Amino acid sequence: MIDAENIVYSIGGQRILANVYATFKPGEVTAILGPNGAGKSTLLKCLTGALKPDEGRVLLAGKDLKHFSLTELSRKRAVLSQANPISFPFTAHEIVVMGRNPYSLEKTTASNAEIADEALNLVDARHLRDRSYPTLSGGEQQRVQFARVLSQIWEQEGACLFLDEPTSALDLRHQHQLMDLVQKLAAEKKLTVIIVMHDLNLAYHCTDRCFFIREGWIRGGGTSKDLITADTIAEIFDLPMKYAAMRFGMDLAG
Ligand SMILES: Nc1ncnc2c1ncn2[C@@H]1O[C@H](COP(=O)(O)OP(=O)(O)OP(=O)(O)O)[C@@H](O)[C@H]1O
Repeated sequence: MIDAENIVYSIGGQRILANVYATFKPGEVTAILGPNGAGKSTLLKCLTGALKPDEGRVLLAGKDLKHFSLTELSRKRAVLSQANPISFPFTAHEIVVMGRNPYSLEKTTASNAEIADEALNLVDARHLRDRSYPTLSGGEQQRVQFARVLSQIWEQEGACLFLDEPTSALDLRHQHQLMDLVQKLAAEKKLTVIIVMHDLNLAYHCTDRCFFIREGWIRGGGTSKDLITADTIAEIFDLPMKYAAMRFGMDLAG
């Protein structure tokens, strides 16, 4: 469970997040949606502890993030950022094993390597195991990075998974595979999953709840099926109604 309480965040005097309140529940996949530059990644970084809000606080399972040590945090939440540039020729498997760093003292190298292999399997990337990471395609790299964050919280029931545009480089089949996997893991391991995404159809069909963010304010928190409507899309994205209804299909047109 993650609670954002009255988060305020500014950059260079510009207010990016204004009095944001939001609750993200275990066992659920929640989307954060909104236009470019709205503050979605900034909010995600505040929720993970990567950015410290100017005001307000973030609670993880009821405890203020600032009271967790980095080691504790690394076992309770994993973060997939929008960009993960790596130029050193690590293999895909070595990248995924890096997710196991928080357990390097207590788990054997062999068991960490095995978990990394299982994570690669889950994301349909086992065949890339020994490839040099910088030579992989964008979508292949994205799947390997996803395997890395999965391996980080592999044995952690009730952990949090933060994903910033995890499907941006994926083809249609892998987009659905990733979202199916995320839903399954959220339900089975009671993960709190928070995903920044732009694909509203995917959000409609594959997330439980959503928040919309725009110009610093946030609203939502209800079910994605209730909230992602042509009316809302037209308003949040400044899109003429006919495009909102047309682009997102009959089931979103209401
Ligand atoms: N370090 C920074 N310095 C200056 N401005 C920044 C910085 N980081 C973010 N911003 C600005 O803050 C605003 C919010 O950025 P953020 O990355 O949170 O948007 P976003 O909703 O995730 O956008 P996108 O959908 O394009 O990824 C943007 O206008 C961005 O230019």
